[in-house]
Order: sequence, then C-alpha cells, then structure tokens
Amino acid sequence: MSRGAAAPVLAPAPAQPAGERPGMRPAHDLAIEGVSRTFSVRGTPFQALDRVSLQAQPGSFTALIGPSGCGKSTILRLALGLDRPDAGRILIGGVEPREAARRGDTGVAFQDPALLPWRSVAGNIALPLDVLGRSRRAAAARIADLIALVGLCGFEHALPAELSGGMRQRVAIARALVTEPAVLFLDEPFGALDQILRRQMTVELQRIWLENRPTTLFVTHGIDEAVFLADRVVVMHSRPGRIAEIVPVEFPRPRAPTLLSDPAFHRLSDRVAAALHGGTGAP
Ligand SMILES: Nc1ncnc2c1ncn2[C@@H]1O[C@H](COP(=O)(O)OP(=O)(O)OP(=O)(O)O)[C@@H](O)[C@H]1O
Repeated sequence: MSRGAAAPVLAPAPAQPAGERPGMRPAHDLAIEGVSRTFSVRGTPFQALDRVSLQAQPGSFTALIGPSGCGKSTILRLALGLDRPDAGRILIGGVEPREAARRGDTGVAFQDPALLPWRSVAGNIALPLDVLGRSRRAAAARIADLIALVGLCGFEHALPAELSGGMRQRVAIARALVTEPAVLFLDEPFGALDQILRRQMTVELQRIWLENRPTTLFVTHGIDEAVFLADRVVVMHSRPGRIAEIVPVEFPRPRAPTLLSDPAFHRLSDRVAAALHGGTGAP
C-alpha cells in the first residue's frame, strides 16, 4: 500500500507529512494478523506468541515494549522472514516477509551491530547491497549520504575496531537503511550503550527517521525512548506473549530533548509503566 492510502485500523496517521526525498521509495504498511508461535523446548511446547495482531500505517513509528521473553524478537524474526508463524500471517506492503526481504523492502539493526571487522565503515554499510546482488557503485552516492546522515563523515575508511560503541551502532543503522527499506525493524539498537549515549542516540534516531520516514517497528526496554520516538507504544505481556495495551503518543514532531523533562511526558511514561506492570504501576 502506498503512502496516503486509506489508514488501516490501529495505527494513527503520522503527526506531520512524511519528508520524502526525490528517489525515496514510499513506506509500506505492516500487517501482523493473528500470529501465534509455539517452540519446542526440550520436548515441551512453549507458546511464545498468542494471536498477536498489529497494523502499522506507512510512515508510522511503533515502539514495542514488554518484559524479557514476551516475544518481541520473535515478532521481528517472523517479520524478517527468518522464522514462520504456526498460525496467522505477516504482510509487508501486501507481500510475505521473505519476498519483502528479497526485494530489499525491509531493513534491520540489532543490539549487537555485528559489523564485519575487516570491512570499512562504507564497506559495512554496503553489505546488504552485496547480499542482494545490487551494484555498490550505483549506490555510492546513497552510501555517502547515509554516512553524512549518521554523522560519520571522515570515517568512511575506518575499520570497526577504530570506532566507539555509538559510532558502530550508527554504522548498523546506516546499513539497515542502505536498501531504502520501506519498513525498518530496530531490535534494542541502543541496548548495549551507556545511559548518556543512549539518550543522544535516541534524539539522533528521530532526526534520521524524519529524513526517510520508513514504517518503523522499534523494540526497546526503555520507556523513555519508546515515548520520545513513537507514534504509539505497544505494550506486551508474557506467557504467552500477547499485546496488552496500545498507548498513543501525540507529541508533535520534531520532539526536542526538553520533552524528556516535560510533566506530560512523565504522565505518559507512567501510563506505559502501568500497562507494562499489569495496571499496577509497580516497578
Ligand atoms: N528458537 C527458539 N527455540 C525455543 N524457544 C525460543 C526460541 N526463540 C525464542 N524462544 C523463546 O520464546 C520466548 C520469546 O523470546 P524472544 O526472544 O522473542 O523474547 P523477547 O521479548 O525479545 O526477550 P528479550 O527482551 O529478553 O530480548 C522466550 O521464552 C524464548 O526462550
């Protein structure tokens, strides 16, 4: 579905019109429909996901938060076509995840940036193009743009060992964007960073996302970063993994770092915390 098509049920429209640049591919919608997944753990069935349904409108930013083991990464693995659901289905722009991945319509960054140590910054960013058999030369301008976008000008030829943790994570985000994905998946991309860097990267991610506006599903344990970045926070509970509540976030964009100390921000964060802890608000 192209940007501007009729809105599916759950996702709110992005607060501002998407800032498309010439040549950018339009964002796709993401439809997770009644997805269940049971694993076998030492011969005993373990239901990781129970009928999870979620619709994300093109260009929307959804944060997914929940206790450890509630199935957040499992949802991402299914949406990336790395695993298959037992029931239900996932469609990305109307096609199955494996087909979307084959077309380069999905991009992903994980907590561990997993850069190839022998490749430069530019070489690591180009990796998905190599995997898809696309010309790196044709994408040279795109790679240079991404290096500027993530603030790494001057480090094009640096090796991962020569970068800080935050710089490596920026490379991973640029790599996730190199195919101009219509849907971007981020699995705790700042989970390994210290608190100060994590906050800086949260603000940076907003800037990067506003440039491209891919439909984004952002998995995090951080309530602050979920509320700061997202159009809505999807709260999951575990055993079995399911959606407990969806909290809309209506602060206008771009959101300034001062929002983090705004009483309205704290009220919303408290609401997410209460949903997370079963309505009790207990830590
Ligand atoms: N391949 C697998 N085989 C068996 N069990 C699995 C497999 N993958 C995931 N699980 C189980 O499914 C549940 C959900 O795992 P998942 O990694 O999706 O959780 P999560 O919410 O991402 O957790 P965290 O926040 O700790 O990363 C866990 O109990 C996990 O042990």
